[in-house]
Amino acid sequence: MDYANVRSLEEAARAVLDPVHYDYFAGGAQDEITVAANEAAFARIGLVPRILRGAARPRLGTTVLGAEMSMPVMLSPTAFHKLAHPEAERATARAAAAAGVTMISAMLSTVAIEDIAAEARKAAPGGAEPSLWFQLYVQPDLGFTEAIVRRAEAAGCRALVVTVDSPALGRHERNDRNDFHDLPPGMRCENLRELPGEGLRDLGGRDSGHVRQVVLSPEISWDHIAWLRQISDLPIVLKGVLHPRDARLAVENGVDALLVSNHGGRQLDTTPATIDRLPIIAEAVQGQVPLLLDGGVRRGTDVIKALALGATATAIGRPAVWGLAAAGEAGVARVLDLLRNELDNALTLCGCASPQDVTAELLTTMEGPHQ
Ligand SMILES: Cc1cc2nc3c(=O)[nH]c(=O)nc-3n(C[C@H](O)[C@H](O)[C@H](O)COP(=O)(O)O)c2cc1C
Ligand SMILES: CCCCC(=O)C(=O)O
Repeated sequence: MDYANVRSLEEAARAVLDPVHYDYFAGGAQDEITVAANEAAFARIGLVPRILRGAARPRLGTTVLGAEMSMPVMLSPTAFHKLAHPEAERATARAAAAAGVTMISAMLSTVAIEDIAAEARKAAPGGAEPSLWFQLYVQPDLGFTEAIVRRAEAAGCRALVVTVDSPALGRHERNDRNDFHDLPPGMRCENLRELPGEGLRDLGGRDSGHVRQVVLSPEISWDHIAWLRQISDLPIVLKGVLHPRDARLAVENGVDALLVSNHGGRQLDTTPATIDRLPIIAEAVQGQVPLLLDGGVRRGTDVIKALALGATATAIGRPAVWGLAAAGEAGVARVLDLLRNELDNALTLCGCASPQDVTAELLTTMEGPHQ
């Protein structure tokens, strides 16, 4: 497979995807200002390498919340993989597990979490336990939410990633234009079927697992995080933190890690680029919890910039979907391979022996004059 970079996999994906589904994956909220900003902000940060440090070949591995990762790149949760490829999340899970990469499995996956976990186990090298985390949209029906948490726990997920930037769905004008609001026949959100409780918005009780049954509720609050803490021993990661006051509150509320994210520009448009928010969040939490970052990570150099500004690891959303659409499991594997090779190369060129070796001294702005 001769894809030279993530961009070429996006082009390949675009060529094979139904344009309506391509728009769903690629698009963002309203004017997509944030979608563009996430990538553009990385390009405005300059890297200044250190020389002659005799660092040898870098080691890329890192650990987050006890999870060993072969590199500081994880898979952010993305819904509806069956729209990209018939093997859907099964293929994604195999590629991630084979690469030693943590997959944050979306609550709105088109394969059930038990089946995703089984595929990951099959693919993990040498029978190692694959690293699988579960993304949750807390539903106002707590009985329903608890049931899905229990399923994730039983399937072997090792952390709950609670998405907190979605008190409502962002306004996706591409989806409106395309009249795309639910999965096509034959595809369902497999985790949402047949759970106890009033559960999802009622469609008349006939069938379940439709996207439009999911409740994104503005009533979700810190009380729900406290409740989750009580009902589960899994570490809790808050996904979608952008304000330093919320970062502080998260630490005070016993959250275990933060994922600095603007949902890839799909929720509130004109939120700034995540990489530009990272320093202020790092300042607020003072190393008390690990920070993760997603949004616009497309290159090994992007990963280095996030590490330098205080992230322990990064995560990718769309790139994995492009790989999946272009070539199934092999395509996701290729995306991870590309990022691994680029990160190895960039660390070496910066004179760093490991991700832990990366500090802010490597950074400047692309525009001069420099101090
Ligand atoms: C097609 C698509 C579906 C997504 N679905 C979810 C989801 O179900 N839950 C969630 O928390 N975030 C979801 N996200 C946001 C991602 O987890 C992540 O924050 C974002 O994609 C990162 O930006 P990137 O795509 O530039 O890498 C989705 C993003 C995309 C592109
Ligand atoms: C209710 C659909 C939410 C999926 C999602 O989070 C996204 O597409 O960004």
